[in-house]
Parts: sequence; C-alpha cells; structure tokens
Amino acid sequence: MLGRLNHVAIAVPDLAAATATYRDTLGAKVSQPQALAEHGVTVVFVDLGNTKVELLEPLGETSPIAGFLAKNPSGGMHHICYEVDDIIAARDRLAGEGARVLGDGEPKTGAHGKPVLFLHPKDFVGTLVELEQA
Ligand SMILES: CC[C@@H](C(=O)O)C(=O)SCCNC(=O)CCNC(=O)[C@H](O)C(C)(C)COP(=O)(O)OP(=O)(O)OC[C@H]1O[C@@H](n2cnc3c(N)ncnc32)[C@H](O)[C@@H]1OP(=O)(O)O
Ligand SMILES: [Co+2]
Repeated sequence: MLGRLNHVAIAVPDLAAATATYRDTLGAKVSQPQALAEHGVTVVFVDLGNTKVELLEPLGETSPIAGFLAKNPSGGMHHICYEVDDIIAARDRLAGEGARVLGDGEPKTGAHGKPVLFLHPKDFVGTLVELEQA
C-alpha cells in the first residue's frame, strides 16, 4: 500500500522564524508560504531532493494543530505523509480493518493539489499519518 515518503511535517509557532532557520541557518531551499484555509494551516516546503519537510503554522481560530502547539509550544514533529497509488482503496481497506480515518472520511485537496487523508495517531504507533494520492 505505502509508496514514497512525501513529507515529514513540523508544526511551528512562527512560520517566518522557522523558514529563516531552515533557509539561513540550515541553508535549505524553502518555498513561498501557502495559506490553506480549508486545512487551517499556512505551510512552506523545504525541498530535500529525495523528500520534503513541511513547516506549518496555525491559520484561523479552528486550526487542527492548535492543540498540538499548546502541548508543544516550541513546535515539533507533527505528521508523516506517505504516497499511495489509490487513496480511496487505501482508505476503504484501512477503515475495514478498524483504523480511524479523520474528518468525514472524504479526501481533501492537499498542498500539492492532490487528494489527502489523515489517520488517527492512536492507531499508528502514536504518529499522525497523512496519505497523499501519488
Ligand atoms: C497543508 C495541507 C496538508 C498537506 O497537504 O500536507 C496538511 O498537512 S494539513 C495538516 C493539518 N491538518 C491535520 O493535522 C488534520 C488531521 N489532524 C487532526 O484531525 C487533529 O490534529 C487530531 C490528530 C485529531 C488531534 O486533535 P487534537 O485536538 O490536537 O488532540 P486530541 O486531544 O483529539 O488528540 C487525541 C490524542 O492524539 C494525540 N495527538 C494529537 N495530535 C498528534 C500528533 N500530531 N501526533 C501524535 N499524537 C497526536 C493527543 O496527544 C491525544 O493523545 P492522548 O493525550 O494520549 O489522548
Ligand atoms: Co502534510
């Protein structure tokens, strides 16, 4: 089922500061910010060649990462995103095996313009898993 590692996501309290850390201190190539109101976050991507790091900060009053940042005020690793060939087939198989698919179960369009879904961290060894249609 799982394909490539698409990105590792780090939730941050200040996206501009985190961008400067990756761009200036670590010398990385960082994209322009994308405000994704439907997801309640603003993100940038650090291009590493073989995969990406997604830096994300809350956007709006109901951001799904607000709780995480309240517990981790300096920021921290938030989720991991794997590519799948068929996100609907993956969802149906996982739900059939009792895994919790977050939200209403229907994929949303992610930062790369592809369908994405999230799986509950408690079902995947304490790790929030994002699936993205390859
Ligand atoms: C940019 C678009 C897209 C992309 O294309 O890449 C994105 O990445 S959008 C990213 C932001 N969107 C999401 O994260 C959507 C999915 N997330 C959620 O629905 C919620 O964050 C959550 C996973 C249901 C957690 O909700 P929250 O209110 O923060 O906490 P709870 O109290 O309900 O958490 C239950 C339980 O899970 C633990 N938890 C919470 N977040 C994480 C996490 N990131 N990693 C691991 N564990 C997490 C939390 O600590 C609770 O555990 P206990 O305290 O032991 O009960
Ligand atoms: Co993501």
